[in-house]
Amino acid sequence: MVAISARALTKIYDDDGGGATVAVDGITLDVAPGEFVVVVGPTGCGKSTFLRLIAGLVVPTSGEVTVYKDVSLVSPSLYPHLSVAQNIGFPLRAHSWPAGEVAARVLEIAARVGVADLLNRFPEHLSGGQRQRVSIARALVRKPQVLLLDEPLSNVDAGTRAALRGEIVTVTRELGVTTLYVTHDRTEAMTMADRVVVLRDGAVQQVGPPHEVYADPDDVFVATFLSAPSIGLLAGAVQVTDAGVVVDLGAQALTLPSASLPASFDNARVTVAIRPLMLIDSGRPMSLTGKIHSIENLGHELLVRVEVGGVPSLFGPAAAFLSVRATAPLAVGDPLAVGVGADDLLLFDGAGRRIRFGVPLDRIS
Ligand SMILES: Nc1ncnc2c1ncn2[C@@H]1O[C@H](COP(=O)(O)OP(=O)(O)OP(=O)(O)O)[C@@H](O)[C@H]1O
Repeated sequence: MVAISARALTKIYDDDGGGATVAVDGITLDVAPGEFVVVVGPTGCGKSTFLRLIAGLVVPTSGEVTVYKDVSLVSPSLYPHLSVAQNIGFPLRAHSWPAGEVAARVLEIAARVGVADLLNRFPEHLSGGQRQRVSIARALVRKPQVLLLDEPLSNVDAGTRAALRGEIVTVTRELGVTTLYVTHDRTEAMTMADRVVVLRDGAVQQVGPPHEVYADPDDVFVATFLSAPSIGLLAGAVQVTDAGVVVDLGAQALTLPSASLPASFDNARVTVAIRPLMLIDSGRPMSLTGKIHSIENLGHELLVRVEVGGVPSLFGPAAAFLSVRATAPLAVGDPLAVGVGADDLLLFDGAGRRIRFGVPLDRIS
């Protein structure tokens, strides 16, 4: 039983100049009833087109969509001449619901999304966050089976965004609505999704529970996109020795004593990704040395970028940085040794695909 099913769904737009843009490139995805799925990816990767295909607003070039019949797309534009109550009740009045039932349902939904005290206001007197709540209430008032949201939090301030992230998940769960939510924001993907779908150039890169995808990315794009602060990327060469896997970074090397890779990887050119780390961890078996390039003081901690030299990876910025979180006072220009555990380190081949190396679980630091 699925609520939303996409099969090899493709949308190609013809450009004015006679070329074509593949906005959605063969997406196959099933969404289970009641599931909250977040489609995430950078700007232009086809998120909105995919959502509009599911909503039936865009006709696919090829492939198929099947979806529960009762679908509601959250539209951010409220009717300016209608009060909040009239805006929320609009879909019910359009279906000729009796006035008394409209009023009762509007009250119920308004209370659930936290706008019950705003019912007599007009949209021009609402904040961005309040407008979003009202538009979500309007989309939920008919208790649809499927709710579709396209970047609903892009125009609200950071505090409201954090609150609404949780509230949207809670209300959709309480109502049992299957939800497809598109965003470019990795925090929304990580915190809201039952499953996340990472899109790139119209195609699915990886699907799964967000923390599984974060922990075990299939490629360098997914690892980079889901990481904040940014993941450090360096070019390296692998040596497979009896003592373990040595990753030569040019100026320095890391040895993963208990890691194993097939001998065919010996001398392989790789991209080494190093997750953002805690700073002082003497328990970590390896370390990289570098120089502090910049420090952001977040109040409770410092976010430190350490330039580690070596060769930057083709997949990353022009200089190789590690992001480190620290609490002790530090100064730009200071040398710093950064502890690295085997589970902080990911390897990718020349095409950006993950190379998984075996590390016995009890040896992971
Ligand atoms: N109506 C259209 N005609 C032609 N090209 C289009 C049309 N709509 C979208 N595109 C193109 O299709 C690609 C995907 O666009 P889409 O809006 O789906 O991406 P997105 O991931 O939602 O981007 P954003 O995060 O910036 O909203 C882009 O290259 C875009 O320029």
